[in-house]
Amino acid sequence: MKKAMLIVNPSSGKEEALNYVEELEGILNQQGYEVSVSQTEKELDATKFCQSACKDEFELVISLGGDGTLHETINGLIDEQHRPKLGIIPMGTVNDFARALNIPLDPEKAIDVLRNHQTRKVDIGTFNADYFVNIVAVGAIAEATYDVSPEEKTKLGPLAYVVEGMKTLASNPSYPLSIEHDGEEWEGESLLFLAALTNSIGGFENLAPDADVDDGVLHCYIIKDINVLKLPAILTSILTGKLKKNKDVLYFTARNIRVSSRENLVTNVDGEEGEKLPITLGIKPSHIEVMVPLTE
Ligand SMILES: Nc1ncnc2c1ncn2[C@@H]1O[C@H](COP(=O)(O)OP(=O)(O)OP(=O)(O)O)[C@@H](O)[C@H]1O
Repeated sequence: MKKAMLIVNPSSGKEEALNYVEELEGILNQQGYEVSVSQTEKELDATKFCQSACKDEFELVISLGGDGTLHETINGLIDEQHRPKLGIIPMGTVNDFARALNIPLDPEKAIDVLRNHQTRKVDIGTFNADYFVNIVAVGAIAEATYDVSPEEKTKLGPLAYVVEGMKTLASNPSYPLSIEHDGEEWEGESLLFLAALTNSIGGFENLAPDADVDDGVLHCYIIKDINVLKLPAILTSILTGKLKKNKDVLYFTARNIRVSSRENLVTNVDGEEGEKLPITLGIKPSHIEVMVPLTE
C-alpha cells in the first residue's frame, strides 16, 4: 500500500492545522494511501519526521504549517536517496512558498489541489551545510524579524514584520559587506542584502518578480547605504515589483555566492535566525517535486 505522512504543526498561524487532519486522512485513504499523522511539538521535529518518511519509502509527505514547518520538512528530505512528493497546506501567517507555487492560501482550497493536481520540480537553495526554500537576508531589517512574537504574528499576520522593520529603518543602520558572486565581487556599505529563490518574500509577491521556483539561479538584491529620505522610494519599488530598477539597488543572478563582513552579522534564513557571516550560498536545481494546482 502507498504511504503518506501528514506533518502537522498545531501552533502555526491561527492554530487551526489540527482541524484539517481528519478531512485530509479521508481524501488520502480514498486515493489508496495508508496515512500516518506526525504532530510537531518543537523545533526540528518536522525534519526528523520527514527523514523517517524518506527512509521508510513514503510516496507522499504533506506539510500542514507555515513557512517554518515547511522549511524544516524540506530540510528532512533534501539529502535522502528516496524523496517523497511534497504536498503543502499553508497554515502560517505569510506562506511565501505556497504563494510562489500558486497554492491557494485558503486551507480548504489547498486541500482541493491534492484531489486534482500536477507536480512541479523546484529549486532548493544551499546555505553553508543547510538548505533554504525562499530567502536569505543579511542586515538590520532581517534581524528585526526575530523580534516579532508569535502573538503579534497571529494578530497582525505579515504586517507584524513591516511594523518591526519600520522601527529598525528609522535609525537607518547599514553594514560593510563583501559579496562574491560567480567570480565577481562587490564591496560597500549595505542596508540589506537579499538572495531570493521565489517571487514571494514576507508576503510581498512582487519583491522578486523575476524569480521562478525552477529557474536554477538565486535572484540577489543589494540595497546600498541610502539616505533615510529615499526609503519611501525603495518601499514603493518593492510594492510595484520594480526594486531592481531602483538606482540605489544592485540586482544580479548567481549560482554561487559568498557573503562576508568585518562586523559580526547574523542572517535570516526563510524567516528564522541563521548562522553568522561569512556564509556560502548555492543552488540545487529542480531538486524536489511539489504538488501544485493544474494549469489550464
Ligand atoms: N507544537 C509546537 N508549538 C510551538 N512551536 C512549534 C511547535 N511545533 C513546531 N514548532 C516550531 O514553530 C516554528 C514556526 O512554525 P510555522 O512557520 O509553521 O508557523 P508560523 O511561524 O505561525 O508561520 P509563518 O512562518 O508563516 O510566520 C517551526 O519552525 C517549529 O520550530
